[in-house]
Amino acid sequence: MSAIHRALKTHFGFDQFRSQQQEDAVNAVIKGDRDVFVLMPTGAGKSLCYQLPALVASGITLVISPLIALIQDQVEHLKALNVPARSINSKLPPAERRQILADLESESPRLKLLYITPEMVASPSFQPCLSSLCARGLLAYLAVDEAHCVSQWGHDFRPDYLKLGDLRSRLQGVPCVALTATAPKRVQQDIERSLKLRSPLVFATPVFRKNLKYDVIFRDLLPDPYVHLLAFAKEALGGNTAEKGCGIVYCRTRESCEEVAHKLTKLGIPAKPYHAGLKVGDRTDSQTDWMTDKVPVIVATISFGMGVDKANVRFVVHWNLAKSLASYYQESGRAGRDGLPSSCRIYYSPKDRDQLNFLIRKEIGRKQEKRGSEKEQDKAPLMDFEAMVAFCEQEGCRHATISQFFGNPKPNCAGACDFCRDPKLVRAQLARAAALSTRTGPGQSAEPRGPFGFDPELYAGGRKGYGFERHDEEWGSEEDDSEKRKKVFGSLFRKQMSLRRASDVAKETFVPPDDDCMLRDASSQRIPRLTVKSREHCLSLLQECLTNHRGAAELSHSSDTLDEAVEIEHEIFRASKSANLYKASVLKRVSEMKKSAAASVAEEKRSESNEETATCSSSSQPLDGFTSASQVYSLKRKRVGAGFRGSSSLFQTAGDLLKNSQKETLAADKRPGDPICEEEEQVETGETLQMKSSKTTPADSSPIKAKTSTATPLSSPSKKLTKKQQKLAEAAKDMRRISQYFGKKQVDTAQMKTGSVISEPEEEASQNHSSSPNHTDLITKISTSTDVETSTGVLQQQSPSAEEMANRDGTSTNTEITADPAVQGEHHQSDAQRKSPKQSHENRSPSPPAKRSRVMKDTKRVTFDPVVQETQFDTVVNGDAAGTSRTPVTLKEAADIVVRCLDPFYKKGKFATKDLFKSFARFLSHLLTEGKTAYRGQVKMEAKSLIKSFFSRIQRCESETDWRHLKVEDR
Ligand SMILES: Nc1ncnc2c1ncn2[C@@H]1O[C@H](COP(=O)(O)OP(=O)(O)OP(=O)(O)O)[C@@H](O)[C@H]1O
Ligand SMILES: [Zn+2]
Repeated sequence: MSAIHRALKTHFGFDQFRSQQQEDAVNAVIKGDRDVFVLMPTGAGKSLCYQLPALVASGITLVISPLIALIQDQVEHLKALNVPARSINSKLPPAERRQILADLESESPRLKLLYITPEMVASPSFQPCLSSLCARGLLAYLAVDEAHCVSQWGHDFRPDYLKLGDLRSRLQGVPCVALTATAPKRVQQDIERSLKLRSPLVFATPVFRKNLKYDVIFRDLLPDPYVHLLAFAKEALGGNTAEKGCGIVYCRTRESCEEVAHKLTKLGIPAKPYHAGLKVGDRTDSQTDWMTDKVPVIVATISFGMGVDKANVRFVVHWNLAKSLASYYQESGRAGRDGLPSSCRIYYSPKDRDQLNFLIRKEIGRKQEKRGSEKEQDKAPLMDFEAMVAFCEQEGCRHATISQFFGNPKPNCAGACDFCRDPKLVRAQLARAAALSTRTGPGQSAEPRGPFGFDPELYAGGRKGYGFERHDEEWGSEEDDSEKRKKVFGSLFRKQMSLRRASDVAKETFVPPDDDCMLRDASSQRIPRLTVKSREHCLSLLQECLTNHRGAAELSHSSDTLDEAVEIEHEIFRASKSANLYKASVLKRVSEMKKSAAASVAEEKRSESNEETATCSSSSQPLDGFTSASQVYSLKRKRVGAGFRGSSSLFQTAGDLLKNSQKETLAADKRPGDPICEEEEQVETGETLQMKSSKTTPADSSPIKAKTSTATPLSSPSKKLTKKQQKLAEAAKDMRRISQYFGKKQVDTAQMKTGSVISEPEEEASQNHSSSPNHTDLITKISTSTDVETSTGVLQQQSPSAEEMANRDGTSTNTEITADPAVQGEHHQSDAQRKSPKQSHENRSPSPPAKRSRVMKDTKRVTFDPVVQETQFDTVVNGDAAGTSRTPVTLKEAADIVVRCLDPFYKKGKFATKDLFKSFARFLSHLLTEGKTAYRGQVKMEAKSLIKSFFSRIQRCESETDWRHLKVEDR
């Protein structure tokens, strides 16, 4: 037995080296004439490559490691082996620190390994010690662990690692050992350069593993991806082998973990979910059951697998795309550790691709913004992600792609990937996918909602999972959990207490952002009672606005608009002091965008629409000859908020309104109609948003300008006061609704109204404008389904569909669609605050004025009345209200009815996927309206009976073929 083997046994208890690379690396380091670069995957035994030489050499080995936690782990491990290893770090008790320094300063220090962070090694306080060790020739090696941190191309770049180049220069004659897990070629080169490694000897584990079979399946092409997954899992697990196998399915979100696990179990393969949302006990159970082969499949977020070294993993599936090829290699590499044939599959979807692309770019932008400059290396995550995408979309050997990415030579795949096995099949799949994407249009795949949270830290790391944690997956220890529970309990307790005190809105427990949250500062709880969900709603509203107003030509880049929306949302978030202010500002921004778009469209169409304008706005006064889009497309009530002092904002509490009203009463006498004074006063303070009065200037037809528009003089204070008082009561009521709405997140479908009832303005319009957010837009948005849309007007084109709203909401139910906080909020707050004549319509809900209703012909003309809305859901879904059953409906309106009818079924889990729910809604809408004049009542009845008939035959809708035979006669 050689001396090195003896040392291996003596110090570490190992009989042999783990691999040839490990042994070779140890020998090279001991030889000491060259720098050494160790590239081995996590768990391959890299640490031994410097620890063993440190023990056989005389002197001290300085080990640079990026995290104190990692250092402590290593030191504890070595101490347990009786290896003289210590660390100097900021967490060290002073006595221990003095003891270590004293040893280092002694003539022959006992210490063999000194672990230190790059920050500490560069700190002035450590310099005398370092210089002394150096001068006395007591430094045996410089080991740089997690060396990829030195690379600005790596995900874990640490600026302090760059200083190691200088350190290296100072330690002339001290051999350097750099260690990292498998790194892309680009990163390897960066490490060598930055650490000034002198033609290092590289010891790298080849990335090619011939026992792993790689393939990629385009998920969107599958009739039922779950069935497909099941077949794959069954085949991979074999069943008749003596050795029991198991598998991992990686998903990005907790929801998909749950869903996939549920599906697989239901279809016949027991599977358990594993994610940060589970209670600690359940999570441990999942892991234990899987580790002990009680449950063959674990469906997990990427946190799972760190430290899990199970030999018989027969397959690793990525239900969602990994964020980089390096990550994918790492995660898929958990298959087949026993060397037996195993499979790695990606269920690829361009939706994933676009979502990730967006998130990565967003993250890059964020970094650059923070730094205030751009760097070439900022693009690294994007490049790594592109490598991942290329892996999926390429026509070529998957193994070769991986090897090339890591700078390895092309391996002999020998049919261990789908392309090498059957290139024709891969090409055919790509062709089908291309055809599908052409059919569905580029905008489809750019759906911004997606189950992923960007994690800039993702990179191959150490045992501690350094670089692997995701912001919401860092569940930590049991204690952390109990802390969390305490917090939750505390919050519940406070909630209950506030309920008892009859406080109007109970404080919500903050629900942290999901993986897919695209908001900036998503976890911030700075604004009380503002939920992540509400913010997401607002974000989607903003993005829809941007997207719609940009026109179809730019739809393919919806991530751009999303990007912009994210910025706008964040800007509003930062500037807002309360939830209401926030929502108000969002809505205001939405209205501004809509107005400017509508105004420009209206401008263009003005000549064409003169006729219609004359009819529709008979009682409206054109604004200096300008006819706004909202005037063209709907009839409006006049003077919402007329007489209220100006506010750019859309939300105001009843209390605020009362206060303002009182102030206003006083002020009105003093300075009636002093626009400048009013302008000053309308500056928002705290929770209070003051009303902005109607304007008569042409400028008003341009987007609302928050604090700059000129308020209208109060022409008749006494009369206004009376009206105001009435409206205050309404506002109070509506604010309650808003609060309830936001409190409950999803509520009250009955609040919304769609239809063709149009109320003509009753009040005399003293001002005319079209600048406020218009309800036609909003209602149309709610009742419109893009997929079934036959657009009849500008405003409809500008509106996102019900389905889109559902998609973005991530819940896909119409209840949620109609309960879009932003939309809802917009309605309610406009009760009190809008100045649009059309919107003033709402304000009179407590004592609805006599209305003349009429049915408009082609153009979808809808309006909003809270009183009517109270009964709307019943009217639309549950029963027919007089006068509406014979209302002809457009396809969009039919879709709205269908979605409402279907919604309860979706909620009960009667649809396997949201897409199915949507497809079925689409199918029914067409079925019920095509080739005939469809009436509201009839559509509703037919929809209900068709749905009933449908679900009387099947328990749950699993695929599109389920409704193949469904016809109108089926009901
Ligand atoms: N020759 C060997 N024989 C048996 N076990 C070994 C051998 N060398 C290392 N190990 C063990 O393998 C495990 C992983 O080793 P080590 O921590 O060095 O991995 P690593 O490659 O540094 O991983 P990481 O990337 O997490 O830092 C440790 O438990 C270590 O004790
Ligand atoms: Zn191949």
